[in-house]
Amino acid sequence: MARIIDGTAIAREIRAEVAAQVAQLRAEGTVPGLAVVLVGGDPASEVYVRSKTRACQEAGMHSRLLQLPETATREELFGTIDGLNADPDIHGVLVQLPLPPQLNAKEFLERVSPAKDVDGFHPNNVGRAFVGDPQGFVPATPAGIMELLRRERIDTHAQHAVIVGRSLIVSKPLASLLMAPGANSTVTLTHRHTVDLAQYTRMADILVVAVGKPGLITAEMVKPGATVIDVGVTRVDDPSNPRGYVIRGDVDFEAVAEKAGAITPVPGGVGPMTIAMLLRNTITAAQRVHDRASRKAKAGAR
Ligand SMILES: Nc1nc2c(c(=O)[nH]1)N[C@@H](CN(C=O)c1ccc(C(=O)N[C@@H](CCC(=O)O)C(=O)O)cc1)CN2
Repeated sequence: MARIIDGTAIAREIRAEVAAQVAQLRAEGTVPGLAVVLVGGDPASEVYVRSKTRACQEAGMHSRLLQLPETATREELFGTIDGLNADPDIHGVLVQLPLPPQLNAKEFLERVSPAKDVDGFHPNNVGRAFVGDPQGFVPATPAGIMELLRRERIDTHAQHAVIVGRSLIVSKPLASLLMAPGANSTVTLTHRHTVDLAQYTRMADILVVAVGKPGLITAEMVKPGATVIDVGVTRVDDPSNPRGYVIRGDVDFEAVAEKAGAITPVPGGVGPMTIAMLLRNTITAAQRVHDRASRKAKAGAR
């Protein structure tokens, strides 16, 4: 039976570390602030943005939720982002995805100031992460996966990591983190056009699945002893559940847990890490502003 990687517990540890950093920054006069922009009323997005603002409050950070209607125009969303880019109380800005169909996400992700882009989706930060520049922000979910592996002491060195999915939010940045010096994995990225997916997944020492297809990965597709990281979070209708749905990952958890060496559950695996790492990126953004202001003040005093 695989070891279950408890993302909720690890995220709690990270959030406690963040709270300690917030206390330090507050004592020095800076209150880290995160603004979350939600367009429309996607039920899952509403849950995620509420979790983000609640997590900020629990860590002692300032948080602001800006809600625009489903019918919001391009100009309205640009205006909202521009206002937040210029607001000195806000250190991190994110636009919750997905956006309604009339809005092209790419335009808005590029509008967020790279210095406040704590999601790490602006091309400046994507490029910096790709070249290994620590000044860039790494997207929260892949950063959270690397942190889970590190804290669980799962060795990535010379391991074969197979990623299923090719999104900008998870898979592409994760591939670059896993192959970077220090992590040293050999990475294979697969996607919907990959022929015979199982031939790749069976080779994986570390298998990461991020496609949003419940139960896609069965036990036959997994190498014995592998580490399996499930990023899928799909709501599946279930009238017997008080919420009317259950959350399912991309992995057939019960069967795969019999064969894998370690596995993340859904819920309670990667998801909570996404929020914890977002807070961490926001602290980094606030710390940079704080340090710049302190240097300026010192230079002025001389
Ligand atoms: N601007 C962004 N949009 C989206 C991101 C993102 O990182 N930035 N990622 C996802 C959604 N997401 C955060 O925004 C997110 C997804 C899942 C979880 C989570 O904790 N899931 C729980 C289950 C939650 C539930 O019960 O519904 C779990 O897996 O345990 C947190 C954040 C897409 N959009």
